[in-house]
Amino acid sequence: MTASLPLGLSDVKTSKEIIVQDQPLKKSLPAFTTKALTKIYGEGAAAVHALRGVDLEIPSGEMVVLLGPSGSGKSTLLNIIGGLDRASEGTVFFQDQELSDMTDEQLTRYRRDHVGFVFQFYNLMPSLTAHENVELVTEIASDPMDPEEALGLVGLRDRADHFPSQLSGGEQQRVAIARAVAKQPTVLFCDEPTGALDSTTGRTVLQVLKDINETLGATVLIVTHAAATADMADRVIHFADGAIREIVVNKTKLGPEDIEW
Ligand SMILES: Nc1ncnc2c1ncn2[C@@H]1O[C@H](COP(=O)(O)OP(=O)(O)OP(=O)(O)O)[C@@H](O)[C@H]1O
Repeated sequence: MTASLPLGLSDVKTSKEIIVQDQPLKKSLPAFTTKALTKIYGEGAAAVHALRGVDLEIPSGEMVVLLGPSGSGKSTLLNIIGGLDRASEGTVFFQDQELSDMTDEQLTRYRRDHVGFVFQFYNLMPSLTAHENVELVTEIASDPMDPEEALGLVGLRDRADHFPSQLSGGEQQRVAIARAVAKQPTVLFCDEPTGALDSTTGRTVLQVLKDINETLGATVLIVTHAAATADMADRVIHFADGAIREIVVNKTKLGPEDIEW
């Protein structure tokens, strides 16, 4: 199934009005649809073909894991569908909104209103408490949850007044997840979210991501080298050399506590 007819964003005033008010989100549409998505860094002999015509559909509400060797294009894909970068060729739709057609301003609104990012190294502000780190986002989001509630979702309500240096790596990553979900994103992108964590702490973080997927209904896309994470996904996309090698839909999913790390 492909997305229905794309809405021409050039016809409208602001993408925020369209996405948030005029057009309610359409859960029945795929979260993302890409066609012949291509990314080439550099030119001539130095050109790097990071994505080589990727056709992909990611259903709304799924937990999706993206696996592949280093340099295969996973982060490039994440950055393009997350609105942080642009494709060289091809199209990408978020539901029925064509990201590849948006102005920079519209892409910024798309990120602000719909996208949460979680990275390997947390990116917390060291001089702000956990609560204040989350508040940085809730102050500018259109429909945020209370920072306390977001910290509660990741099990850190009682650590709200602690600074990052007073928290373990896993706790800092949970604050980063609270910050990402506090805006109630439609999609949550996680680039190596457990990359800096031991297996026990990594499982706790994966459990939090699973909870977010199930309780908030956010589509969660995880890029990882931890292949075992695939067992808890609805869908596993195997990437190689800038292209999709295989997509596996899991009939049954394991809980984070049951995956072999
Ligand atoms: N800004 C850039 N300029 C030039 N080449 C780039 C740039 N960003 C990525 N690349 C190249 O594009 C290819 C895909 O990179 P990408 O980071 O998407 O891979 P990846 O699968 O996420 O790798 P890893 O698992 O190591 O993070 C690689 O060959 C990389 O060197």
